[in-house]
Order: sequence, then C-alpha cells, then structure tokens
Amino acid sequence: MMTRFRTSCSMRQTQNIYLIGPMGAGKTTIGRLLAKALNVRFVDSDREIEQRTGVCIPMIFEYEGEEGFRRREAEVLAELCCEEGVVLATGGGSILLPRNREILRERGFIVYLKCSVEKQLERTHKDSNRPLLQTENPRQRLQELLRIREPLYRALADFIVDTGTHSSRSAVRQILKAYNRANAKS
Ligand SMILES: Nc1ncnc2c1ncn2[C@@H]1O[C@H](COP(=O)(O)OP(=O)(O)OP(=O)(O)O)[C@@H](O)[C@H]1O
Ligand SMILES: O=C(O)C1=C[C@@H](O)[C@@H](O)[C@H](O)C1
Ligand SMILES: [Mg+2]
Repeated sequence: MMTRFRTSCSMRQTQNIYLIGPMGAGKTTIGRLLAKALNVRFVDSDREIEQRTGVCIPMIFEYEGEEGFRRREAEVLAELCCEEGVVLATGGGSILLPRNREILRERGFIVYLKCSVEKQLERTHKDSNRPLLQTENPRQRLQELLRIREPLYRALADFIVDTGTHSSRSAVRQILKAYNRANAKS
C-alpha cells in the first residue's frame, strides 16, 4: 500500500528513501543495509550510469567532462525517481542541479549522510574511482565541494545522520526510526 504525507506544497511519497551526501559518507554502504532491512530494492545511481554506459565513471569524466557526466546523472535520476519502494544512493554531486533537487524532494524521504572531510579522506584515499579526487590536494578539493554543497544537502534533508560518529548499523537504525515516524504522521 502506498503511504503518503502532505506538505505545504505537494503530496510526497514516503515509500522511497533517497540518500544524499558527499563522497565516502556511506550512501552505498548504508543504502544496501537499509534496503535489506526494509526488504526493498537498492539502486545506486553511480552504478546505474556505469551499467548503462558500459564504462566506469572516471572514463565518462575523461571523454565527456563533468558536464557530460551531470547530463547522464540527471537522466538516470529522473528515471530512478519514477520507481516506487526503493532505497536510492545518489551521486555526491547529484544535488547540484535544481531539477534533480526538485525530483528528489517530490518523491522520497531524503536522508543526508553527513561526514567530516577527515573521514571522507580516510575512506576514499585508496580508491581511484572518484575523478574529482584525482588531484594533488584531495583534502582541499573535498573542503571546497563541501562548502558549496553542504547548504544544499541540509536544505533538502528530511533527516540527517553523522556517519563519522555512528556506525553504519547505528545509522540504519536511526534512519528507520525517522522514516517510520514520518510515515506514521502521514
Ligand atoms: N559509519 C559508517 N557508515 C558508512 N560507511 C562507513 C562507515 N564507517 C566506515 N565506512 C566505510 O566507508 C566507505 C563508505 O563508502 P561508500 O562507497 O559507501 O560511500 P558513498 O557515500 O557511496 O561514496 P560515493 O559518493 O563516492 O559513491 C565504505 O568502505 C564503508 O565500509
Ligand atoms: O561528488 C561528486 O561530484 C561525485 C560523487 C560520486 O558519487 C560520483 O557521482 C562522481 O564521482 C562525482
Ligand atoms: Mg556510492
């Protein structure tokens, strides 16, 4: 059965959970656990883009630039947000385009997975699959990205969890509580 709750401007589906947040915050890791706990499908927009194109994200950045990647990301997000009853891990920069923010806001319960730059560095330094971090100073890059994106993540979020201070399992428990509270109010 579809569960909804009314907001000041529109009807929202709370069946979907959308995870937003920066690289290494744990969207993929926590998303998988959440989907398992809820017995629903888990989708990851980064993986979906890779499957559809048949190439990895760094290669898309190399051939089409960040602009090309954002275009693909917007297309995939629009499609994935038509699905009902999913946990979706979004890409770290997916909240940059106003249209993406609108779609996310309309169609799901949004959780911002927050994390310090130190933790992000710890969790991402061995992985070369994040093109924006292939720079001489990844710390500075992460700080710059967070400065621009943090207000967007916050403004969009129905719920915020710090994954630097909570284990992934504890984060899942908190998200489930908040999600159930939101659904109970509807
Ligand atoms: N409390 C925690 N919550 C989530 N992940 C954690 C936690 N502690 C350590 N990790 C580890 O941090 C990494 C998080 O990376 P993950 O790929 O899930 O992040 P992401 O938000 O999906 O990043 P990206 O935007 O680059 O896809 C994983 O290796 C995970 O095991
Ligand atoms: O923060 C970002 O802009 C990105 C995060 C990843 O999830 C990927 O979507 C890609 O590497 C870009
Ligand atoms: Mg991920």
